[in-house]
Amino acid sequence: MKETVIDAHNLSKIYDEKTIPVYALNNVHLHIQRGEFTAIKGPSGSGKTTLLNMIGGLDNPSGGFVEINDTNITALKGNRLIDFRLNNIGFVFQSYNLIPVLTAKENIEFIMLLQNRPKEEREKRVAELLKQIGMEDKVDKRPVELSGGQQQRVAVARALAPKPQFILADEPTANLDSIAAENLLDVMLKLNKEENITFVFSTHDQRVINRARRVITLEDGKIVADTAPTKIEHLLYEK
Ligand SMILES: Nc1ncnc2c1ncn2[C@@H]1O[C@H](COP(=O)(O)OP(=O)(O)OP(=O)(O)O)[C@@H](O)[C@H]1O
Repeated sequence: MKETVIDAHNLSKIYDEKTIPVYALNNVHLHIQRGEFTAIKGPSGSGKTTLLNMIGGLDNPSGGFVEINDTNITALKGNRLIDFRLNNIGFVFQSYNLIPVLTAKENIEFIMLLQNRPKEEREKRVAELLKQIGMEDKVDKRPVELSGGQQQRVAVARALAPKPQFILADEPTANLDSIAAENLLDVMLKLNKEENITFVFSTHDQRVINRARRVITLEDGKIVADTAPTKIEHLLYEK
């Protein structure tokens, strides 16, 4: 059964409204169902990061609102928004953003520590995630001892640790070579297929676009194309 996880209504974003306004998003409507693997593409400056920031509650729209599982996050303020993000949304960034002094295990565990999850639960979840990203042997390595691809896989595991509603990834393969990008996509697609994890990511990378199940194209802050999955892909979707 389909379940809407992200519902963006009539979103617009105007930066520098009082000086020289930049219309970064223009009346965008977007609905994402649980289990989607969706790429947002578009030329530089078309509004991809702005859209992800709105969906992730990292910035406020100038107009419209975003519902995550029926919670209007645009209306949430302060600690309520921070708590909602922590518990519901996983973020993956182009530059990995791992904490340099922490090991792979500690980076993955970090958000669960903020959530005061019991030690036993944390250890179990970290072990499970390290296995899923194929990095059980790197548990005690610090980011500097890992390749870019390995760091990004740890970043995906960290985002998944608190069992969020979905993962938002802003250009996750931008700093990776072809092999590392393919490996990361393999891990993300496996998590999508086997655990029904919802991924929404922005990308310029054709290799990533080719493997997405739904591709949304932005131009000048507007959705100009939204390719639905083919019939066969749709069946896979509904599995
Ligand atoms: N904080 C900001 N202040 C002012 N203008 C901004 C800000 N952030 C983005 N913009 C402008 O908003 C528009 C959309 O930017 P955005 O970063 O969302 O595009 P993008 O598609 O993610 O680009 P890229 O692919 O280069 O990352 C651009 O014109 C950009 O210059």
